[in-house]
Amino acid sequence: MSNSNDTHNFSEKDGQFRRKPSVFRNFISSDPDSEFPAEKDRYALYIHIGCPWAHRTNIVRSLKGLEDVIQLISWDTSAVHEGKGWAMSGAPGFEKEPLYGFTNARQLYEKADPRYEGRYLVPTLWDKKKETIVSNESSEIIRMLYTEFDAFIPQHLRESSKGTKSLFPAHLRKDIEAMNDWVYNDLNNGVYKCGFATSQAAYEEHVYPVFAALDRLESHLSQPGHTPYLFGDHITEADIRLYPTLIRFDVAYFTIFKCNLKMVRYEYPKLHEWLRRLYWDESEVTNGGAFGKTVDFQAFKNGYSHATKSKVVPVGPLPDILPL
Ligand SMILES: N[C@@H](CCC(=O)N[C@@H](CS)C(=O)NCC(=O)O)C(=O)O
Repeated sequence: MSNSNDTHNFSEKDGQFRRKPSVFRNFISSDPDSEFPAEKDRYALYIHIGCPWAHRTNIVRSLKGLEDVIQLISWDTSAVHEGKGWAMSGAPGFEKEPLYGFTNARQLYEKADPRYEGRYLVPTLWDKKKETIVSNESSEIIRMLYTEFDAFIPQHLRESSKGTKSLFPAHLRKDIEAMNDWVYNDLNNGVYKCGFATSQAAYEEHVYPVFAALDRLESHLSQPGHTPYLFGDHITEADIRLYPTLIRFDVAYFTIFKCNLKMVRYEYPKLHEWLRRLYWDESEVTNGGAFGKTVDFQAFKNGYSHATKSKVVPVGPLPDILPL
């Protein structure tokens, strides 16, 4: 990825998209003496509803019942993302960013570090007390949210009281980490390597691994102990990390990112069922719908069309998701 903030200059000279590591990598801790202690009303989570990395963090915020503990700030999906990053367009509800009146993400990053030169990414976890960015790395933000805020949520939602049913149980850690690794490379980020490729060779190099990963997940779900969720009868971090990619697959990655060898809805029956179960659930399993209510299909279609410089937004497939 170019280091400049030219919105659409995602790929390098050889046509390849290479994601750069996130820069802000601090941790919130339940220890009150730590640099960033967990506190109610202290932190804000900036997201863009179209972004799958931000989506993970938004799911965990809802799943753990942190809505009253961590403020959510969404950049405007109708605003044009240009050199200054995600923005507020001035449309009703999106006049200005609520903490400082900022109109773009660059202002926020420069408040944290006036010399910052990277991209202005979401998710951004902001400390309102120290007025700086704690972290802009989703894989680490989700862990902070589900492990460090137990003191502020009801007993039944606490990670520490869930034992083997926690999101990252000790006996499954190695398996979840192993899956995270290939799912990230070939699927979560793999679709971007296809969609942002600017050479035929780069695109073809990455499109087959996307489907190899989907095939592998489909067969994983057929094995004993891997149903209804990826690691059995309760949701784990692996489900949370896969879902934002799968819920965008047919409506955005298939159409706009040219990941079009197969569709989830027609060719992956087990993954399709897994996906719909999470999307449609409004029970206490998802704390009342953490997966479904964090989705905006139209924002996915618009956002990825814009990111690939297309002014025309595909209307299908319709419906966006099939009933369970
Ligand atoms: N490694 C980061 C990736 C975040 C990321 O790439 N976010 C994209 C949105 S999907 C972004 O904010 N892009 C803005 C830009 O590149 O200017 C994470 O997982 O948190």
